Amino acid sequence: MDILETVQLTKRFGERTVVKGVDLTVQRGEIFGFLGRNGAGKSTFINMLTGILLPSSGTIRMFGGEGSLDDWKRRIGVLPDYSTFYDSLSAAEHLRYFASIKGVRMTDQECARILASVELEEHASRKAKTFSFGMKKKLGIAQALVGDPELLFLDEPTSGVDVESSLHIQELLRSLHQQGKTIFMTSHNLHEVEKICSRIAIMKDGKIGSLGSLGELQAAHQTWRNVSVRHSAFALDSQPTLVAFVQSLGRNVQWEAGRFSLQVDEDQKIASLVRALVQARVDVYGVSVDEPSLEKIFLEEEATV
Ligand SMILES: Nc1ncnc2c1ncn2[C@@H]1O[C@H](COP(=O)(O)OP(=O)(O)OP(=O)(O)O)[C@@H](O)[C@H]1O
Repeated sequence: MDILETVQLTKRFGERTVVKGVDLTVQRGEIFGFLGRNGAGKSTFINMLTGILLPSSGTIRMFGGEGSLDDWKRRIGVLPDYSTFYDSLSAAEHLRYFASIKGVRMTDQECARILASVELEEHASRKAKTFSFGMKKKLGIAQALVGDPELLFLDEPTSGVDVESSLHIQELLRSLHQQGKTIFMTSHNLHEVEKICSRIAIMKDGKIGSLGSLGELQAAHQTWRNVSVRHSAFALDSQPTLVAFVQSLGRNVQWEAGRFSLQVDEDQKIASLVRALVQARVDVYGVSVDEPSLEKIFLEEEATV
């Protein structure tokens, strides 16, 4: 079921159109990765969804209805691209203040639980001005969690945090996903997106270029992939037909004892390869295929005009 839908969503700043008629649906319960290079329009798009910016035209529907942001705001949590904090308020005071603005009740236990989920429980009483960049990022995520929202918009939740904290935030996102939350996030860490997002959109110049699960994006970007086959040993000159067939299927064919590798550009060629080996009575012990990484897909997408 769709939790979010945009129809022809557009944002203009003066003469310049930054988000260009985007149609997008996000299903309930997914972790949706929203990618694009610097300046592609990701933050502008999210800022319209969260009410920070007014769209120039187009429609946003959340939770299956037209409604308005006022109706939705208690049901969403937001980590904006730039969070600002009050120097003199502590972490816990920030969450209480934020809960009061949002109009939700928050007990001391709930406040402690949220701070613990972002590893700030020991810093609950420390003033935000003493926080490092990474701690402020975590406090921003904690703010997004106030009121137990169903739908989270997280603009670069792991940028600028150290490796351990980044892994912890990824774990937190997975656990929120398991609790049934929907997460819409941007990130420049493609490895992270590959690991945790169920669907991915790549925004390019204000429009959605590619959209789908990692598997769907990989299938749509059928580039040369390395295939490596481990098999029972045979002398190459004893199987000239097989050797010629393998050579004809792809490029960069390399033979070693009990193993060969090549690059192919279609799934069907991998199937033909295995069939030919079996017909030639060569035992196949293993076939490994290097699928294109999200990084490769992203760079190819960026290279297309
Ligand atoms: N308030 C504004 N007025 C004019 N132009 C703006 C405004 N906000 C953003 N832009 C421009 O819109 C374009 C898209 O910016 P946006 O911040 O949405 O990109 P982004 O994909 O989030 O980039 P990044 O990955 O760097 O965060 C940029 O060229 C930016 O300069």
